[in-house]
Amino acid sequence: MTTMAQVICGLARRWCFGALGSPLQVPCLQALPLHLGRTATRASQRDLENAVHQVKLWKKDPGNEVKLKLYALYKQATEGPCNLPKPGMMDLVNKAKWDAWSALGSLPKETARENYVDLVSSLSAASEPPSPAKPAADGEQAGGDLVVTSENHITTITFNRPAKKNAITTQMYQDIMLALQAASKDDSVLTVLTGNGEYYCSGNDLTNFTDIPPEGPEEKARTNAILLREFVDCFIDFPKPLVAVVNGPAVGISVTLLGLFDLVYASDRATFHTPFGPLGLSPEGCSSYTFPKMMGPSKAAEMLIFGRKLTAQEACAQGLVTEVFPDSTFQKEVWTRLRAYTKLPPNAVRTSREVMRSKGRERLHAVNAEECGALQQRWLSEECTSAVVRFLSRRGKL
Ligand SMILES: CCCCC/C=C/CC(=O)SCCNC(=O)CCNC(=O)[C@H](O)C(C)(C)COP(=O)(O)OP(=O)(O)OC[C@H]1O[C@@H](n2cnc3c(N)ncnc32)[C@H](O)[C@@H]1OP(=O)(O)O
Repeated sequence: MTTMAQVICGLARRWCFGALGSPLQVPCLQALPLHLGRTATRASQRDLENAVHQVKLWKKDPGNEVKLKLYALYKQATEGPCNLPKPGMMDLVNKAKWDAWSALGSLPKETARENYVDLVSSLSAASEPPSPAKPAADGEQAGGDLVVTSENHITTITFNRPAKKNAITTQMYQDIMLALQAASKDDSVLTVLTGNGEYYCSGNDLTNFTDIPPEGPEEKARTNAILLREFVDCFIDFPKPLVAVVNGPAVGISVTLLGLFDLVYASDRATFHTPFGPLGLSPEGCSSYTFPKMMGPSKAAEMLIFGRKLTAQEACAQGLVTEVFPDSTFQKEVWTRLRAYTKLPPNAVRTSREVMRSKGRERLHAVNAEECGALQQRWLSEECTSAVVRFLSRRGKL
């Protein structure tokens, strides 16, 4: 099942043609461009397969409208006219796909195939040739939405989706867990999370919520809750000091997790926002426990229930941030300090941290489980669905 997240975010590497969709209107087929790369014969099944392969190699997101056209044409070319029952209103992905496919009416399979091949051919000709993969530098994993580097005994995990304000996709949750597992075993003394660009992180990618599997939204909520629980567990159990280098605004889960970090250094440009109320959500990342403990129940309520956004200075006053630096010198000052910390005897650092952490760990796991259970219900609520739809439609994603 291809996801709405893929449709919207253009996660090309995970594309397949089972389910591309978007509620955008499908332009009439006569408007499709003529083929460029093929002689004027009817497209064969082989041409179709080649075109499908070609699309998988595209590096650049062709946009929702094109992806929708491709999905509909492929289904028409391989299965004929759409005769599936119309999905319900809340099933955004399947409804979008259904609309697109149905709009092709009784278009013959051969014509759909030809139009698919023509469309891919014209778009491939217009796009740049794929660039060879950049070789990873020493100690660096290949770039992508998450970049992991290890240098001078510091492993750095960087959110790297600046165009999306570093929103965390489902894949990124998985990749962060893998990066943490690796960092727990490497020779680093510190593990740092930071963001590339203007934002630290805008929290959970809201299009994650629209990826509904065939089993329905309940299954989605269940698997999300499992993923979230595992993800937060990795932070609870992480054996080395965790440092957040908060280079800019932080939202949602990127804020709540900070309660599980050892050091939080923030630029004076950073803000800390947990808009769970407006999103119909409830807190995660153990913040329902760590925030009241750190800042007192009333300040925690202001943030976690009522969504008050804190400046870096306010977050520092509440104990969420360790220290605030002027943005102009932020990177230099913070990294100098972190490098100095790596010179400390590593076993002493680890032991001190362990004795500080071990007492609360069991409690944190219980809190995590409870928060994930509550969220599993919240994700299925009308309040949450409407909030996500509002966000996506405001940005022209629906
Ligand atoms: C396994 C599941 C686990 C779930 C765990 C749960 C976690 C809870 C949370 O994290 S709740 C918090 C969720 N985040 C948000 O609500 C933030 C949503 N984003 C915004 O409000 C704004 O985008 C902003 C304030 C971060 C930035 O606003 P600005 O106007 O400066 O920029 P744009 O809105 O134009 O954003 C630029 C592009 O980035 C996309 N984008 C930003 N944030 C997200 C996001 N969280 N999810 C998905 N996409 C996001 C935005 O759509 C723009 O994309 P576009 O250029 O293609 O339109």
